[in-house]
Amino acid sequence: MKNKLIVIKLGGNATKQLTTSFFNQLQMWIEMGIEILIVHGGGPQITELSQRLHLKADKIDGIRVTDAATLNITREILLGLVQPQLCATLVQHGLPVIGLNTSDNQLLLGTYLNQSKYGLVGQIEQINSTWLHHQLKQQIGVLAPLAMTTDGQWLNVNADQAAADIAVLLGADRLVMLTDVPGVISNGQIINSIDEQLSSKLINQSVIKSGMQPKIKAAFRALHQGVARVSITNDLTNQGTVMNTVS
Ligand SMILES: Nc1ncnc2c1ncn2[C@@H]1O[C@H](COP(=O)(O)OP(=O)(O)O)[C@@H](O)[C@H]1O
Ligand SMILES: CC(=O)N[C@@H](CCC(=O)OP(=O)(O)O)C(=O)O
Repeated sequence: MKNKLIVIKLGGNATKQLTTSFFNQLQMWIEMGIEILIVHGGGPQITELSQRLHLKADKIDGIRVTDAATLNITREILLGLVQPQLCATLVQHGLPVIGLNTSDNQLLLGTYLNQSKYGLVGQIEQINSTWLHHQLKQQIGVLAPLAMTTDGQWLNVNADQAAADIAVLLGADRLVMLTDVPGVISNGQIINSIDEQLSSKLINQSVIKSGMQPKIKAAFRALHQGVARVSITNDLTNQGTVMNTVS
């Protein structure tokens, strides 16, 4: 029988504020034989280094416009800073972990999202799921949102979109978007359950804005493509906002 799989998207801000309940919940899932894949971000850290180096840090609809210099910084921050820090923290909490990226056994195959608009930005098309599932049987996977084209060009991928597409391609049972807010907020309250109609209304009213927009779009894409449970939260033990097909 196939093991249950949970994909967790961990935003760059969320990686800086991990709590005891996060590590305890991971431990519990491991003991239950659940496979766990963490797709991590690092957006704020990439922006910070770009600005320090006086490089442009432009985003269109939450997607970073990426030229060759920005791609190098993105790769350095994700694979040289955020991922090793996150892996080390998980290990310190007694969790088995492996850091992963697109160059491991053709793990993630990507194509350009829209080269004239975003530059070296991709979307995930294919995943080496046999090899990855094998890794996840023994340890938590910590995967960076980068992809590679068939001819070896690295591409920067928005981590929300990467997590959603990877969850679909792996047939995950659940996707948790872990961020720095406890859910989607409207009128100062967390919305427990949201459908696409309400989400569009709140986007039009600018209640849902900035980084929450691409996140919620990616969340609904995963739901529509077969991930049974998709949620946005800041705590693995709190459901936050759950995506629903009907209200
Ligand atoms: N309606 C909303 N409810 C909650 N957060 C919102 C909303 N609209 C915009 N946001 C913003 O979205 C942010 C989360 O998106 P983002 O910064 O991209 O997170 P991450 O780095 O985790 O991907 C929140 O910190 C908040 O500022
Ligand atoms: C193409 C694109 O937008 N890539 C993102 C990848 C990191 C990311 O998405 O990190 P957060 O989840 O912390 O925002 C970026 O360069 O910021």
